[in-house]
Amino acid sequence: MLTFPNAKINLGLNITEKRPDGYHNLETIFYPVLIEDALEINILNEGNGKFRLHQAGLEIEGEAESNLVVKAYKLLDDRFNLPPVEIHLFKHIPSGAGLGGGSADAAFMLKLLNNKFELGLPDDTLEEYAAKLGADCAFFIRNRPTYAEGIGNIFSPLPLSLKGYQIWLVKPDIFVSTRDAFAKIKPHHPEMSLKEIARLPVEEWNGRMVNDFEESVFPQFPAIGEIKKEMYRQGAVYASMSGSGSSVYGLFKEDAVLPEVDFGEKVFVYKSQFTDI
Ligand SMILES: C[C@](O)(CO)[C@H](O)COP(=O)(O)OP(=O)(O)OC[C@H]1O[C@@H](n2ccc(N)nc2=O)[C@H](O)[C@@H]1O
Ligand SMILES: Nc1ncnc2c1ncn2[C@@H]1O[C@H](COP(=O)(O)OP(=O)(O)OP(=O)(O)O)[C@@H](O)[C@H]1O
Repeated sequence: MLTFPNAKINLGLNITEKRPDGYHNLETIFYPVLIEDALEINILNEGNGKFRLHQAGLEIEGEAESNLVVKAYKLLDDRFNLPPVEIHLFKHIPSGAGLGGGSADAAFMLKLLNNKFELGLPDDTLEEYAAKLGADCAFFIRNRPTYAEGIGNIFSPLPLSLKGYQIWLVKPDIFVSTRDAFAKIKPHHPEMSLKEIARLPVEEWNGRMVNDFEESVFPQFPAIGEIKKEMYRQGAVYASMSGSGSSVYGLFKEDAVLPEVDFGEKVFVYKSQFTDI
């Protein structure tokens, strides 16, 4: 059985409070983007292990045991004693990008196991399992435009569509640690709620919809801020860093012609029209 975990971007990200447990309360909008990994599971017949992970595409740091697809398998295996599985993961979504690639893989693994082994878990339950695996993992269960608050885990669906716009997303060869990015932030409440801003036309987002991480990440990595400036020079209606970086996206009118721009070596670039979700 095969599935295609997709990325997300953050439309706005306000970090409002530091909590006693060290995590931060925030508000953001998650929006699905069709940059995709491929994830397949089959029943594993040989050997006596419970799983075997084969990886291709972009490299992921760390041991197989720490891969989020394996953590997702173990989580459900502990509860349902699943058959052994052979896992194939083709990585296309860059890591350390603010695109939630690892979280997407984990959530799609839960959905895949639920279907393959007919566990009959409803979305609410899958979201509870997903939340144990990462802050924004649960978003990928329903995978639709979502307003998130709390630590990024309390969701409400949002009637928002970017159909009629193009996205141009650039991820430079810079790895931003989410933990470090949070540590440099001074939390504060925004003047205007993100939910209200999202009701305005995209043309009115610039100057209102803010990603708080830009303030701490751009001074440390000016090259990321330069990409955002370039997006606006090229006519973006709205541009922002996604999550804690390092990817930056621009939203452009449907008929805008996006040129080839040299953003440096080992840069990941994605251009696409938004379609209906
Ligand atoms: C910033 C976002 O990218 C927004 O989409 C996500 O909330 C981050 O999600 P993520 O990369 O899956 O983050 P996790 O792996 O869960 O957390 C990484 C680290 O970020 C910090 N962290 C994360 C989420 C949160 N609400 N407050 C935090 O302070 C914690 O130090 C945590 O150890
Ligand atoms: N299946 C996986 N794909 C990518 N990274 C994984 C995976 N499993 C574990 N990881 C670990 O998670 C880290 C973060 O990866 P991820 O792709 O979620 O990037 P991110 O850009 O930090 O996402 P976010 O938007 O959540 O901040 C990686 O450095 C890697 O060590």
